[in-house]
Amino acid sequence: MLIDSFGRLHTYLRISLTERCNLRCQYCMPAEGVELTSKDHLLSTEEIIRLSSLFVGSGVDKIRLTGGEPTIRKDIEEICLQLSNLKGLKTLAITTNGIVLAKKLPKLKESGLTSINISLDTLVPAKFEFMTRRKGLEKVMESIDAAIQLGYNPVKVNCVVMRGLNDDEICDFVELTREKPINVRFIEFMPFDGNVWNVKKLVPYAEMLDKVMQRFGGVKRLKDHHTDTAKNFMIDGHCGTVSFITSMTEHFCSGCNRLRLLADGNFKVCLFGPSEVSLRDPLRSGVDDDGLKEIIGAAVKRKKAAHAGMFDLAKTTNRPMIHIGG
Ligand SMILES: Nc1nc2c(ncn2[C@@H]2O[C@H](COP(=O)(O)OP(=O)(O)OP(=O)(O)O)[C@@H](O)[C@H]2O)c(=O)[nH]1
Ligand SMILES: C[S@@+](CC[C@H](N)C(=O)[O-])C[C@H]1O[C@@H](n2cnc3c(N)ncnc32)[C@H](O)[C@@H]1O
Ligand code: SF4
Ligand code: SF4
Repeated sequence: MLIDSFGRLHTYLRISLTERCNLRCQYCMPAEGVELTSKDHLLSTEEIIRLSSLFVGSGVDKIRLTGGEPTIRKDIEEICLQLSNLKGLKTLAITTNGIVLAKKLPKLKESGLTSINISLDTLVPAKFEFMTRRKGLEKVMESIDAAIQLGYNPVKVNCVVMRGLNDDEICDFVELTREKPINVRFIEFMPFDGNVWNVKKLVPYAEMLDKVMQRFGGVKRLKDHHTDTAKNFMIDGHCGTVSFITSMTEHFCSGCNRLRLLADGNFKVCLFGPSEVSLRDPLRSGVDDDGLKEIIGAAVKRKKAAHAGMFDLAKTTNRPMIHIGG
């Protein structure tokens, strides 16, 4: 059910727990906000667990909770507890903006959360407020430290780089890896509906790497796993590592193992693929596990070999990123 027509096995499910967020990042959503799905059309906790159980039973061993902002879902601890009890699940991860993570983290850890990625695009408070349209840099830094203190290693820090906004901070972020056991990941800016993407705002991987190599000695490429989204590097004398997520200039679709379940129950086989199929509707009309597996399997078989390339993607209708969850 989870092998596509190019032989890629899908073992990683990203679940969006909510379309809401306590930030308003410019690269993720339009200033005026996005249309929200009504509550009765969102997946309930029970439905999320039922579908997750089906995926895990079919070979998924890693689930990532995302959103919107997953930590603002009221029952996130309960969701983690139930997911972590699914037999066969090895990794239960979260991608979060870190605004309210620090205080929730001990309970989340007890509930089985194994891995944490925190998004942070700038170390300058005024720029944070400009990029996210909200305040909160200190809280994010607190959450990064709280995650380190609780033993998460590495804590991954996701940094979307945009020309003229935060590309002057690349080396400051790398500097953080000298003492902190974090993996800083520089992400190429990707086009989604409502984020006013323009190739001029994209800082290509080659340019970012060049900046790092010019400033730091002893930068060495690490061996990546074939399903990695990131190209990984170590730097002599640094306890953390540095990576690049090169979706636009060097995509990594040939190793793709990722599937997506959105908050409204739609199933998406590719981040950039506009086609979606509802799992919520058949679930609610009483379709059994075999029927759901058939729907999922057919969608996986329709998955394309790779995304269409950044210029075509910029012209294709997709959802805003906040609805998809990365
Ligand atoms: N093109 C593309 N980008 C992705 C994919 N999965 C994640 N990303 C992007 O990579 C960045 C980091 O995503 P995360 O949510 O941290 O997930 P991840 O990279 O799978 O994290 P790890 O499991 O820790 O490697 C975000 O900008 C995502 O949108 C994917 O399948 N395709
Ligand atoms: C959509 S967010 C959802 C989870 C959580 N709210 C957060 O920000 O970490 C998931 C990831 O997608 C990244 N992202 C959002 N829009 C992006 C874009 N246009 N290009 C590249 N990455 C993007 C974010 O930086 C974040 O790391
Ligand atoms: S990137 Fe995350 S924190 Fe920022 S608006 Fe999107 S969902 Fe919210
Ligand atoms: S763009 Fe689509 S096929 Fe390529 S890695 Fe991302 S989800 Fe997989």
